[in-house]
Amino acid sequence: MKVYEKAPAKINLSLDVLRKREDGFHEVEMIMTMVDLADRLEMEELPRDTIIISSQAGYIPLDEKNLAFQAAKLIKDRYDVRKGVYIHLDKKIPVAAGLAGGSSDAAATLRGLNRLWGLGISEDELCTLGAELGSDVPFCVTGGTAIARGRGEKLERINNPPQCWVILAKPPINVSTADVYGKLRASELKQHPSTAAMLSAISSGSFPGIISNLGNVLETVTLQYYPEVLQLKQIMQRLGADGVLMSGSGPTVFGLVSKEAKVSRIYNGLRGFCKEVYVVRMLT
Ligand SMILES: C[C@@](CO)(OP(=O)(O)O)[C@H](O)COP(=O)(O)OP(=O)(O)OC[C@H]1O[C@@H](n2ccc(N)nc2=O)[C@H](O)[C@@H]1O
Ligand SMILES: Nc1ncnc2c1ncn2[C@@H]1O[C@H](COP(=O)(O)OP(=O)(O)O)[C@@H](O)[C@H]1O
Repeated sequence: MKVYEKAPAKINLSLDVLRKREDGFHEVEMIMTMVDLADRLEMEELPRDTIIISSQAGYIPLDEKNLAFQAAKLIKDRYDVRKGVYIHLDKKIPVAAGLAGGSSDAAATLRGLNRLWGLGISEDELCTLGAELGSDVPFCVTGGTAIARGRGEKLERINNPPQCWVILAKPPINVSTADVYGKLRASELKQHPSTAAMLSAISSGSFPGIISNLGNVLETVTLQYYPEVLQLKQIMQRLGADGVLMSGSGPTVFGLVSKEAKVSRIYNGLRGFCKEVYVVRMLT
């Protein structure tokens, strides 16, 4: 038997860090939503008690470092499943990009194996398992739009934002999330995005309200260490995106655009500077 799952990318419409915690993680307040750029996973039961990962992408680990492998191992161990699984990852989401590609693969693996093996695990329990794999995994289990607190695992579902175009551009650099949080001086931040104002813009369906409240405190680190990300933001702004922000710890920059007529101009303009550009919609 086989099951299939889609693993969409996320963007952070706002990302605030409240403080550094004693456990080394940071207390965050983020508003996250999914976009329709997705990896696809195929999972097939194997009679032998083993986990095998394959992918068309040559640039991700296929062993126990792969987050899908870790998710499969976690669910097998916790629910004492003595069967194996072959997981094929059709990667479409750029890696180490601030789009949670690996986290979304892990979440899709948890959802898929729950179905494949008929385990009957609740969504809440899948989120709890997911939190053991990474801070963004619980959100990727539920999807939709949510405010995430704690280290990212405490979720409150909110309405989806009004539909718009999302243009993603990833410069050819790899940014480590741990490195960005490590360089952040949370207590010295001068400006914080208003999570409350973003929530209210989303709940009233105000696109201009969303645009004026886009904010991400991790830009203070990534833009300083990688000036090409700042340059990409400026180019996207000049090309006419309504609002532009870095997603997560970067380096992907996203532009929100309400009018379809503007999209191809921005896409073509960006392609002159950056090979990896995607035009997608929010998942509603
Ligand atoms: C920044 C965000 C925003 O959505 O996304 P990405 O840029 O990775 O996509 C997340 O907070 C990333 O979540 P995730 O990528 O799951 O992080 P984890 O694997 O749990 O942690 C990686 C490292 O980041 C740091 N970390 C992570 C989350 C957090 N709230 N505080 C932290 O300080 C820790 O040093 C940790 O060792
Ligand atoms: N299934 C996977 N897909 C992508 N990256 C993975 C996967 N499993 C492990 N990784 C590793 O996780 C790291 C972060 O990848 P990713 O989740 O794409 O980053 P981000 O959260 O910044 O979007 C990379 O170093 C990558 O090698």
